[in-house]
Amino acid sequence: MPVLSPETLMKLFNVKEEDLDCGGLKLHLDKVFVPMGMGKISKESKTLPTYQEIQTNENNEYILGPGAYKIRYRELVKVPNNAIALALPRSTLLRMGATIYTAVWDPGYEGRGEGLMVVFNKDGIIIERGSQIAQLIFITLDRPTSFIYRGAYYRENIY
Ligand SMILES: O=c1ccn([C@H]2C[C@H](O)[C@@H](COP(=O)(O)OP(=O)(O)OP(=O)(O)O)O2)c(=O)[nH]1
Repeated sequence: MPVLSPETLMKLFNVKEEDLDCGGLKLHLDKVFVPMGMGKISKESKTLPTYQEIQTNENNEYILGPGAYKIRYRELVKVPNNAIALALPRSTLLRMGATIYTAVWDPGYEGRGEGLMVVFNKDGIIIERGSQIAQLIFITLDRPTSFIYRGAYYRENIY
């Protein structure tokens, strides 16, 4: 199925050229959290861990040692009802020894999405807050769907 081009995304989201990467919408780092305690998924419910927000240093940089972090993206996104999206890390992040894991961004989802950043580099990494760390790729579905996302994370982090 087609991946939406930067030209299409520019019209769809009413954004500027600088907001787009070659394959999708640029995603920038807004906040970083450390999961504390255990989360739980059961057949009927889910319980998230609590999170401790990490603060930047005096240069507005996150200094992140090896480990797993929940990150929040700056962009407020609405996934079209006929598409899904995937957030892929910048290759520079990979080259630095870190990555971002993504799940599926569902048709109709709205919000400031989150991801899991894992730092593998034993010496850690430095990211200035507001830097681009990923791009969001939009893939259209082969037909209109009534499976529109209205779950627990719908309109998350909208303020
Ligand atoms: O890496 C990702 C993937 C998805 N999302 C957003 C968009 C997606 O539509 C929503 C819910 O994702 P998913 O359906 O995978 O979550 P769930 O655990 O199944 O929650 P629910 O039970 O509400 O469907 O979270 C993110 O912020 N980051």
